[in-house]
Amino acid sequence: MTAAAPFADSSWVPDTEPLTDPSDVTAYGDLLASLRSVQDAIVDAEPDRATMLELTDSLSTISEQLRASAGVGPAPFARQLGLPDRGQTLVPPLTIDRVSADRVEATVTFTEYFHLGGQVAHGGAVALVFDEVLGLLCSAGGRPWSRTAFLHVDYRNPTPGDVPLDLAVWLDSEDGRKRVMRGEIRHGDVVCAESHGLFVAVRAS
Ligand SMILES: CC(C)(COP(=O)(O)OP(=O)(O)OC[C@H]1O[C@@H](n2cnc3c(N)ncnc32)[C@H](O)[C@@H]1OP(=O)(O)O)[C@@H](O)C(=O)NCCC(=O)NCCSC(=O)Cc1ccccc1
Repeated sequence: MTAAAPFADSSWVPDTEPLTDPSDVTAYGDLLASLRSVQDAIVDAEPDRATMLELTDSLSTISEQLRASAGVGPAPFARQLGLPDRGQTLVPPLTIDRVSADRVEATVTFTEYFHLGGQVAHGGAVALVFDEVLGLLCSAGGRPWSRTAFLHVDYRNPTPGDVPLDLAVWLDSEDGRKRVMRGEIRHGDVVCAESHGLFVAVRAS
């Protein structure tokens, strides 16, 4: 297995990375990190009414700025493979540690935004992580682009929030266009969740 830069040579993304200037890429990564920070900060926030009104105004201004910048696409969101999390904020923060054509090992942290209440990850967020990484690996390594047909998750133990957890996903079997992928999330020796999914390569049109 090689170290990181996991999907840069894969074919699952239909377009090349929209941002090519390294300074733009860095700035976009910083923008998304700020957005994640806002998402996490609101979870425990108890602003008074005046602050809520002020924040609503500020966020409206930001939304308008972003909408005004929309072009004809493709936009960089979820297409910047060189950025952590491929430049998106839907899925909890992931760091790819090791990768081969058939296996990915990563670290995932369910930050505050992804908690159910208390410091436990929301079950849907756990499934989201599996779909993201199983889906990426399924369509990486020269394999044709695939879609999730089903995704099964076994929640073996509560998945703790705010701590780095070990995530491993691997190709289990292939049968024509069908691929079964498996994965698990561990906290030390404790298995938090296991998953398997059927991914079907998109028909050639
Ligand atoms: C493409 C397909 C899944 C399959 O349709 P077609 O191409 O017309 O294929 P067809 O129906 O002919 O079946 C072929 C074979 O497969 C079998 N089989 C199929 N389904 C099931 C099943 N449920 N359960 C069991 N088996 C099933 C079926 O029996 C047959 O088997 P056979 O050859 O007789 O032995 C279609 O239903 C679809 O588009 N669904 C929506 C997918 C979608 O929106 N997913 C979410 C977004 S993607 C994402 O998130 C991933 C991602 C994340 C991150 C980054 C990148 C990616």
